[in-house]
Amino acid sequence: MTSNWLLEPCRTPDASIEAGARARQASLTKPPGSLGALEVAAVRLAALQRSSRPAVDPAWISIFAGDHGVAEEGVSAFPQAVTGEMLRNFANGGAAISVLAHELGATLEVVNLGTVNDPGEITGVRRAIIAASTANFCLQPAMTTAQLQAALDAGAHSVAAAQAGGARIFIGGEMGIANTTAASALGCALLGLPPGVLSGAGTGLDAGGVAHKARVIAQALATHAGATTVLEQLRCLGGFEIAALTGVYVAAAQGGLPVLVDGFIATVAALAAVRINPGCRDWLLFSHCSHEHGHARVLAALDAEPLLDLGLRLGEGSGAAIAFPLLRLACALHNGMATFEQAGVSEA
Ligand SMILES: O=C(O)c1ccc[n+]([C@@H]2O[C@H](COP(=O)([O-])O)[C@@H](O)[C@H]2O)c1
Ligand SMILES: Cc1cc2nc[nH]c2cc1C
Repeated sequence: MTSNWLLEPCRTPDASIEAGARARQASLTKPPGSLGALEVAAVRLAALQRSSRPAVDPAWISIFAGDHGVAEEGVSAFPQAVTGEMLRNFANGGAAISVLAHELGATLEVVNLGTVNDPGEITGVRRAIIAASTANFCLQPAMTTAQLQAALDAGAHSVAAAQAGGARIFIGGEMGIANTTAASALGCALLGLPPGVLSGAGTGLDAGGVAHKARVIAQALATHAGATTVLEQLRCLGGFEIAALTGVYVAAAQGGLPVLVDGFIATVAALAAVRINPGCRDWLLFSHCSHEHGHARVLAALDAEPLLDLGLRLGEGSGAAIAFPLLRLACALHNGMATFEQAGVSEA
Protein backbone atom coordinates (compact mmCIF):
# COMPACT_ATOMS: atom_id res chain seq x y z
CA MET A 1 0.00 0.00 0.00
CA THR A 2 1.25 3.50 -0.92
CA SER A 3 1.97 5.74 1.08
CA ASN A 4 1.93 6.35 4.71
CA TRP A 5 3.67 9.73 5.12
CA LEU A 6 2.12 11.45 2.06
CA LEU A 7 -1.11 12.30 3.84
CA GLU A 8 0.48 13.69 6.98
CA PRO A 9 -0.45 17.39 7.46
CA CYS A 10 1.59 20.16 5.89
CA ARG A 11 2.82 23.16 7.87
CA THR A 12 0.74 26.31 7.51
CA PRO A 13 1.87 29.87 6.79
CA ASP A 14 1.82 32.21 9.80
CA ALA A 15 -1.05 34.69 9.33
CA SER A 16 0.23 37.28 11.80
CA ILE A 17 3.75 37.33 10.32
CA GLU A 18 2.13 37.60 6.89
CA ALA A 19 0.11 40.62 8.04
CA GLY A 20 3.26 42.20 9.50
CA ALA A 21 5.20 41.61 6.29
CA ARG A 22 2.40 43.15 4.24
CA ALA A 23 2.36 46.19 6.54
CA ARG A 24 6.14 46.51 6.20
CA GLN A 25 5.88 46.42 2.40
CA ALA A 26 3.31 49.24 2.60
CA SER A 27 5.69 51.27 4.82
CA LEU A 28 8.73 51.06 2.50
CA THR A 29 9.81 54.02 0.36
CA LYS A 30 7.92 53.15 -2.85
CA PRO A 31 4.35 53.51 -4.03
CA PRO A 32 2.42 50.62 -2.45
CA GLY A 33 2.50 47.54 -4.70
CA SER A 34 5.08 49.00 -7.07
CA LEU A 35 7.44 46.04 -6.68
CA GLY A 36 4.65 43.77 -7.90
CA ALA A 37 5.40 40.06 -7.76
CA LEU A 38 8.53 40.67 -5.69
CA GLU A 39 6.40 42.09 -2.88
CA VAL A 40 4.05 39.11 -3.09
CA ALA A 41 6.99 36.69 -2.96
CA ALA A 42 8.64 38.39 0.02
CA VAL A 43 5.40 38.44 2.02
CA ARG A 44 4.75 34.80 1.15
CA LEU A 45 8.26 33.73 2.15
CA ALA A 46 7.98 35.62 5.43
CA ALA A 47 4.72 33.81 6.25
CA LEU A 48 6.11 30.41 5.24
CA GLN A 49 9.41 30.85 7.04
CA ARG A 50 7.67 32.42 10.06
CA SER A 51 10.24 35.17 9.95
CA SER A 52 9.99 38.94 9.57
CA ARG A 53 13.29 38.69 7.66
CA PRO A 54 12.69 36.16 4.85
CA ALA A 55 15.73 34.66 3.12
CA VAL A 56 16.32 32.09 0.39
CA ASP A 57 20.03 31.44 0.88
CA PRO A 58 21.33 28.84 1.05
CA ALA A 59 19.39 27.20 -1.79
CA TRP A 60 19.37 23.46 -2.42
CA ILE A 61 18.90 21.93 -5.87
CA SER A 62 18.14 18.24 -6.43
CA ILE A 63 18.00 16.83 -9.95
CA PHE A 64 16.21 13.49 -10.31
CA ALA A 65 16.99 11.42 -13.40
CA GLY A 66 15.06 8.44 -14.68
CA ASP A 67 14.33 6.66 -17.92
CA HIS A 68 10.95 5.94 -19.48
CA GLY A 69 9.72 2.77 -21.17
CA VAL A 70 7.49 4.84 -23.43
CA ALA A 71 10.63 6.15 -25.16
CA GLU A 72 10.43 3.01 -27.34
CA GLU A 73 7.34 4.55 -29.00
CA GLY A 74 9.55 7.18 -30.64
CA VAL A 75 8.16 10.16 -28.71
CA SER A 76 11.38 12.17 -28.20
CA ALA A 77 13.71 14.00 -30.57
CA PHE A 78 16.67 12.56 -28.61
CA PRO A 79 17.86 9.00 -27.92
CA GLN A 80 17.25 7.43 -24.52
CA ALA A 81 21.00 7.15 -23.89
CA VAL A 82 21.07 10.91 -23.21
CA THR A 83 19.51 10.50 -19.74
CA GLY A 84 22.48 8.49 -18.47
CA GLU A 85 24.99 10.59 -20.38
CA MET A 86 23.67 13.78 -18.82
CA LEU A 87 24.27 12.39 -15.33
CA ARG A 88 28.00 12.59 -15.96
CA ASN A 89 27.59 16.09 -17.41
CA PHE A 90 25.68 17.23 -14.30
CA ALA A 91 28.44 15.88 -12.07
CA ASN A 92 31.26 17.28 -14.21
CA GLY A 93 29.88 20.81 -14.09
CA GLY A 94 29.03 21.10 -17.80
CA ALA A 95 25.23 21.05 -17.68
CA ALA A 96 23.20 24.26 -17.51
CA ILE A 97 22.05 23.48 -13.98
CA SER A 98 25.64 22.80 -12.91
CA VAL A 99 26.72 26.24 -14.11
CA LEU A 100 23.67 27.91 -12.56
CA ALA A 101 24.12 26.16 -9.20
CA HIS A 102 27.75 27.24 -9.12
CA GLU A 103 26.85 30.85 -9.97
CA LEU A 104 24.15 30.91 -7.29
CA GLY A 105 26.28 29.29 -4.60
CA ALA A 106 23.64 26.57 -4.29
CA THR A 107 24.19 22.94 -3.33
CA LEU A 108 23.54 20.63 -6.29
CA GLU A 109 22.49 17.05 -5.59
CA VAL A 110 22.13 14.68 -8.57
CA VAL A 111 20.06 11.53 -8.06
CA ASN A 112 20.07 8.57 -10.47
CA LEU A 113 16.76 6.76 -10.02
CA GLY A 114 17.34 4.41 -12.95
CA THR A 115 18.78 4.87 -16.41
CA VAL A 116 19.08 2.41 -19.27
CA ASN A 117 22.51 3.74 -20.15
CA ASP A 118 23.64 3.57 -16.52
CA PRO A 119 26.96 5.37 -15.98
CA GLY A 120 27.56 3.45 -12.73
CA GLU A 121 29.20 5.04 -9.72
CA ILE A 122 30.08 8.69 -10.38
CA THR A 123 31.37 11.09 -7.78
CA GLY A 124 28.63 13.63 -7.17
CA VAL A 125 25.74 11.38 -8.22
CA ARG A 126 23.62 9.63 -5.60
CA ARG A 127 22.56 6.19 -6.77
CA ALA A 128 19.00 5.36 -5.76
CA ILE A 129 18.27 2.91 -8.56
CA ILE A 130 14.66 1.73 -8.72
CA ALA A 131 14.93 -0.04 -12.10
CA ALA A 132 16.69 0.66 -15.40
CA SER A 133 13.52 2.29 -16.65
CA THR A 134 9.80 2.49 -16.09
CA ALA A 135 7.67 0.12 -18.19
CA ASN A 136 6.09 1.30 -21.44
CA PHE A 137 2.79 2.65 -20.14
CA CYS A 138 1.05 2.10 -23.45
CA LEU A 139 1.12 -1.58 -22.51
CA GLN A 140 1.27 -1.79 -18.69
CA PRO A 141 1.58 0.45 -15.63
CA ALA A 142 4.78 2.50 -15.69
CA MET A 143 5.62 1.44 -12.13
CA THR A 144 4.79 -1.19 -9.57
CA THR A 145 3.44 0.00 -6.25
CA ALA A 146 6.84 -0.63 -4.65
CA GLN A 147 8.62 1.37 -7.37
CA LEU A 148 6.24 4.30 -6.92
CA GLN A 149 6.85 4.21 -3.20
CA ALA A 150 10.63 4.16 -3.71
CA ALA A 151 10.43 7.17 -6.02
CA LEU A 152 8.24 9.18 -3.62
CA ASP A 153 10.59 8.28 -0.77
CA ALA A 154 13.63 9.37 -2.82
CA GLY A 155 12.11 12.84 -3.04
CA ALA A 156 11.46 12.96 0.70
CA HIS A 157 15.04 11.79 1.31
CA SER A 158 16.38 14.79 -0.61
CA VAL A 159 14.17 17.20 1.30
CA ALA A 160 15.51 15.79 4.57
CA ALA A 161 19.08 16.23 3.28
CA ALA A 162 18.33 19.82 2.26
CA GLN A 163 16.90 20.62 5.68
CA ALA A 164 19.83 18.98 7.42
CA GLY A 165 22.07 21.21 5.28
CA GLY A 166 20.24 24.34 6.41
CA ALA A 167 18.55 25.10 3.07
CA ARG A 168 15.97 27.87 3.04
CA ILE A 169 14.48 26.99 -0.32
CA PHE A 170 14.34 23.78 -2.39
CA ILE A 171 14.57 23.59 -6.17
CA GLY A 172 13.66 20.26 -7.76
CA GLY A 173 14.68 19.40 -11.31
CA GLU A 174 14.27 16.40 -13.58
CA MET A 175 16.05 14.70 -16.46
CA GLY A 176 14.49 11.90 -18.45
CA ILE A 177 14.18 11.37 -22.16
CA ALA A 178 10.45 11.01 -23.04
CA ASN A 179 9.30 12.49 -19.76
CA THR A 180 7.21 15.19 -21.45
CA THR A 181 5.09 12.30 -22.78
CA ALA A 182 4.70 10.93 -19.25
CA ALA A 183 3.98 14.38 -17.81
CA SER A 184 1.42 15.11 -20.55
CA ALA A 185 -0.33 11.78 -20.04
CA LEU A 186 -0.42 12.27 -16.27
CA GLY A 187 -1.57 15.87 -16.63
CA CYS A 188 -4.39 14.79 -18.98
CA ALA A 189 -5.49 12.08 -16.55
CA LEU A 190 -5.42 14.48 -13.58
CA LEU A 191 -7.25 17.26 -15.39
CA GLY A 192 -9.56 15.18 -17.58
CA LEU A 193 -8.16 16.70 -20.75
CA PRO A 194 -7.74 15.21 -24.25
CA PRO A 195 -4.08 14.53 -25.26
CA GLY A 196 -3.82 17.35 -27.76
CA VAL A 197 -4.16 20.00 -25.05
CA LEU A 198 -0.95 18.99 -23.27
CA SER A 199 1.13 17.42 -26.05
CA GLY A 200 4.09 19.50 -27.11
CA ALA A 201 7.46 19.39 -28.83
CA GLY A 202 9.50 18.41 -25.76
CA THR A 203 13.16 18.33 -26.80
CA GLY A 204 12.21 19.32 -30.36
CA LEU A 205 9.62 17.17 -32.17
CA ASP A 206 8.17 18.54 -35.39
CA ALA A 207 4.42 18.79 -35.95
CA GLY A 208 4.21 15.19 -37.14
CA GLY A 209 6.12 14.05 -34.08
CA VAL A 210 3.78 15.95 -31.77
CA ALA A 211 0.74 14.37 -33.49
CA HIS A 212 2.28 10.90 -33.03
CA LYS A 213 3.01 11.70 -29.37
CA ALA A 214 -0.65 12.71 -28.85
CA ARG A 215 -1.74 9.34 -30.29
CA VAL A 216 0.63 7.51 -27.95
CA ILE A 217 -0.78 9.48 -25.00
CA ALA A 218 -4.34 8.66 -26.11
CA GLN A 219 -3.43 4.97 -26.14
CA ALA A 220 -1.90 5.23 -22.66
CA LEU A 221 -4.96 7.04 -21.30
CA ALA A 222 -7.22 4.32 -22.74
CA THR A 223 -5.04 1.56 -21.26
CA HIS A 224 -5.19 3.14 -17.80
CA ALA A 225 -8.74 4.51 -17.83
CA GLY A 226 -9.37 2.41 -14.72
CA ALA A 227 -6.77 4.33 -12.72
CA THR A 228 -8.96 6.79 -10.85
CA THR A 229 -6.97 7.78 -7.76
CA VAL A 230 -4.11 10.25 -8.10
CA LEU A 231 -1.59 7.73 -6.79
CA GLU A 232 -2.77 5.15 -9.32
CA GLN A 233 -2.55 7.70 -12.13
CA LEU A 234 0.95 8.61 -10.99
CA ARG A 235 1.93 4.92 -10.82
CA CYS A 236 0.47 4.06 -14.23
CA LEU A 237 1.48 7.16 -16.20
CA GLY A 238 4.31 8.84 -14.30
CA GLY A 239 8.02 8.29 -14.06
CA PHE A 240 10.55 7.78 -11.30
CA GLU A 241 11.74 11.41 -11.43
CA ILE A 242 8.19 12.76 -11.67
CA ALA A 243 7.10 10.77 -8.61
CA ALA A 244 10.26 11.84 -6.75
CA LEU A 245 9.30 15.47 -7.37
CA THR A 246 5.77 14.76 -6.15
CA GLY A 247 7.36 13.36 -3.00
CA VAL A 248 9.54 16.47 -2.73
CA TYR A 249 6.61 18.86 -2.90
CA VAL A 250 4.63 17.06 -0.20
CA ALA A 251 7.63 16.43 2.08
CA ALA A 252 8.90 20.00 1.79
CA ALA A 253 5.49 21.37 2.79
CA GLN A 254 5.33 18.94 5.71
CA GLY A 255 8.81 20.01 6.79
CA GLY A 256 8.22 23.74 6.37
CA LEU A 257 10.61 24.30 3.45
CA PRO A 258 9.42 26.54 0.57
CA VAL A 259 10.04 25.23 -2.94
CA LEU A 260 10.53 26.88 -6.30
CA VAL A 261 8.87 24.79 -9.02
CA ASP A 262 10.59 24.48 -12.42
CA GLY A 263 9.00 23.76 -15.83
CA PHE A 264 6.30 21.60 -17.39
CA ILE A 265 7.26 18.22 -15.95
CA ALA A 266 7.89 19.63 -12.48
CA THR A 267 4.55 21.47 -12.55
CA VAL A 268 2.65 18.28 -13.41
CA ALA A 269 4.41 16.60 -10.47
CA ALA A 270 3.31 19.57 -8.34
CA LEU A 271 -0.28 19.15 -9.53
CA ALA A 272 -0.18 15.50 -8.44
CA ALA A 273 1.24 16.57 -5.06
CA VAL A 274 -1.51 19.15 -4.54
CA ARG A 275 -4.17 16.61 -5.48
CA ILE A 276 -2.70 14.12 -2.99
CA ASN A 277 -2.18 16.59 -0.15
CA PRO A 278 -3.77 20.01 -0.86
CA GLY A 279 -1.95 21.64 2.06
CA CYS A 280 1.28 21.59 0.07
CA ARG A 281 -0.01 24.21 -2.39
CA ASP A 282 0.94 27.09 -0.07
CA TRP A 283 4.61 26.03 -0.18
CA LEU A 284 4.94 26.11 -3.96
CA LEU A 285 6.35 29.17 -5.69
CA PHE A 286 6.36 28.98 -9.48
CA SER A 287 9.43 30.09 -11.37
CA HIS A 288 8.48 30.30 -15.02
CA CYS A 289 6.09 29.38 -17.81
CA SER A 290 7.91 26.99 -20.11
CA HIS A 291 7.73 27.14 -23.88
CA GLU A 292 6.36 23.58 -23.71
CA HIS A 293 2.80 23.51 -25.02
CA GLY A 294 0.54 22.71 -22.11
CA HIS A 295 2.54 24.28 -19.31
CA ALA A 296 0.33 27.36 -19.13
CA ARG A 297 -2.73 25.09 -18.87
CA VAL A 298 -1.27 23.14 -15.94
CA LEU A 299 -0.15 26.36 -14.22
CA ALA A 300 -3.70 27.70 -14.60
CA ALA A 301 -5.10 24.54 -13.01
CA LEU A 302 -2.91 25.30 -10.00
CA ASP A 303 -3.87 28.99 -10.03
CA ALA A 304 -0.13 29.66 -10.29
CA GLU A 305 1.44 32.90 -11.44
CA PRO A 306 5.06 32.19 -12.41
CA LEU A 307 7.73 34.85 -12.08
CA LEU A 308 9.15 34.55 -15.61
CA ASP A 309 8.19 33.71 -19.19
CA LEU A 310 11.45 33.49 -21.14
CA GLY A 311 10.74 30.74 -23.65
CA LEU A 312 12.79 28.28 -21.59
CA ARG A 313 12.18 24.55 -22.19
CA LEU A 314 15.23 22.83 -20.78
CA GLY A 315 14.08 21.31 -17.51
CA GLU A 316 16.75 20.02 -15.07
CA GLY A 317 15.68 22.76 -12.62
CA SER A 318 17.16 25.45 -14.84
CA GLY A 319 14.12 27.75 -14.97
CA ALA A 320 13.80 27.71 -11.21
CA ALA A 321 17.52 28.43 -10.80
CA ILE A 322 17.19 31.34 -13.23
CA ALA A 323 14.24 32.76 -11.26
CA PHE A 324 15.96 32.24 -7.91
CA PRO A 325 17.87 35.57 -7.94
CA LEU A 326 14.52 37.37 -8.11
CA LEU A 327 13.57 35.79 -4.79
CA ARG A 328 16.95 36.73 -3.37
CA LEU A 329 16.35 40.34 -4.47
CA ALA A 330 12.76 40.30 -3.18
CA CYS A 331 14.09 39.35 0.27
CA ALA A 332 16.88 41.95 0.13
CA LEU A 333 14.37 44.67 -0.74
CA HIS A 334 11.96 43.57 1.96
CA ASN A 335 14.65 43.43 4.63
CA GLY A 336 16.83 46.35 3.58
CA MET A 337 14.71 49.21 2.26
CA ALA A 338 14.03 52.22 4.45
CA THR A 339 10.51 53.06 5.57
CA PHE A 340 8.92 56.45 4.78
CA GLU A 341 9.41 57.37 8.40
CA GLN A 342 13.09 56.34 8.55
CA ALA A 343 13.94 58.14 5.31
CA GLY A 344 11.87 61.25 5.97
CA VAL A 345 9.94 60.79 2.72
CA SER A 346 6.34 62.03 2.51
CA GLU A 347 3.60 59.43 2.12
CA ALA A 348 0.60 59.70 -0.21
O1 LIG B 1 10.85 21.75 -18.11
C1 LIG B 1 10.30 21.86 -19.21
O2 LIG B 1 9.35 22.65 -19.38
C2 LIG B 1 10.80 20.99 -20.34
C3 LIG B 1 10.21 21.09 -21.59
C4 LIG B 1 10.69 20.29 -22.60
C5 LIG B 1 11.73 19.39 -22.36
N1 LIG B 1 12.27 19.29 -21.11
C6 LIG B 1 13.38 18.34 -20.86
O3 LIG B 1 13.56 17.49 -21.98
C7 LIG B 1 13.46 16.13 -21.64
C8 LIG B 1 12.14 15.57 -22.08
O4 LIG B 1 11.84 15.87 -23.42
P1 LIG B 1 11.32 14.71 -24.36
O5 LIG B 1 11.16 15.35 -25.68
O6 LIG B 1 12.37 13.66 -24.35
O7 LIG B 1 10.04 14.24 -23.76
C9 LIG B 1 13.58 16.05 -20.13
O8 LIG B 1 14.90 15.72 -19.75
C10 LIG B 1 13.17 17.44 -19.65
O9 LIG B 1 14.00 17.86 -18.60
C11 LIG B 1 11.83 20.08 -20.12
C1 LIG C 1 20.97 17.40 -24.06
C2 LIG C 1 19.76 17.43 -23.17
C3 LIG C 1 19.84 18.03 -21.91
C4 LIG C 1 18.71 18.03 -21.08
N1 LIG C 1 18.48 18.52 -19.84
C5 LIG C 1 17.24 18.24 -19.48
N2 LIG C 1 16.66 17.61 -20.49
C6 LIG C 1 17.53 17.44 -21.50
C7 LIG C 1 17.42 16.85 -22.74
C8 LIG C 1 18.55 16.84 -23.58
C9 LIG C 1 18.43 16.20 -24.92
